[in-house]
Amino acid sequence: MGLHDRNRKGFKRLLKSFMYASQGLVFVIKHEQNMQIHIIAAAVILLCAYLLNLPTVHWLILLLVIAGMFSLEIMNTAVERTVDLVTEDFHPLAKRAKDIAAAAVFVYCVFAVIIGLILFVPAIKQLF
Ligand SMILES: Nc1ncnc2c1ncn2[C@@H]1O[C@H](COP(=O)(O)OP(=O)(O)OP(=O)(O)O)[C@@H](O)[C@H]1O
Repeated sequence: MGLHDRNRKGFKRLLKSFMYASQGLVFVIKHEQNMQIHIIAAAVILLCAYLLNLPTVHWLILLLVIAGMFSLEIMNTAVERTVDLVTEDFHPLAKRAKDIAAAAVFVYCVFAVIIGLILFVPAIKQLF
C-alpha cells in the first residue's frame, strides 16, 4: 500500500493489509530464531495436550497463551527493527528500548510456563 493510499477504504485495501501482514509474519518466522523456538514449543505443547486428552477449556487457554506469545514476539521484532532504523550505532536509549521490548516477552513467557504447569501437572499426575 503506497503512503498515498492510506485514506482509501474497501475490500481491496483489506486484502492488501492482509497481504502485508502475511509478509511480516513470514519474515519473522524465517529470520527470528526465538519465533522458531516458540513455534516448536507450541507444537510440542499442543501434541501433549492432545495425548493427555485435556478438556476443551484447557485447550482454549493454551491457544490464547500461544497466540499471545506469538503476537508479543512479533511486536518485539517490530520494535527491534524500528530501533535499528533509527540508529545502527550503540545508543543507551536504543539498548533501553530493545531491552524493555524483550522484557515484555520474558514476563509473558514466565506466566505462560506457570499456566502450562497448572494445566499439565494435574493431567500428568493422573497418569500415575
Ligand atoms: N543500537 C544499539 N545500542 C545499544 N544496545 C543495543 C543496540 N542494539 C542492540 N543492543 C543491545 O543488544 C541486545 C540484542 O539486540 P538485538 O538487536 O541483537 O536483538 P536480539 O536480542 O538478538 O533479538 P532477537 O534474537 O530476537 O533478534 C539488545 O537487547 C540491547 O541490549
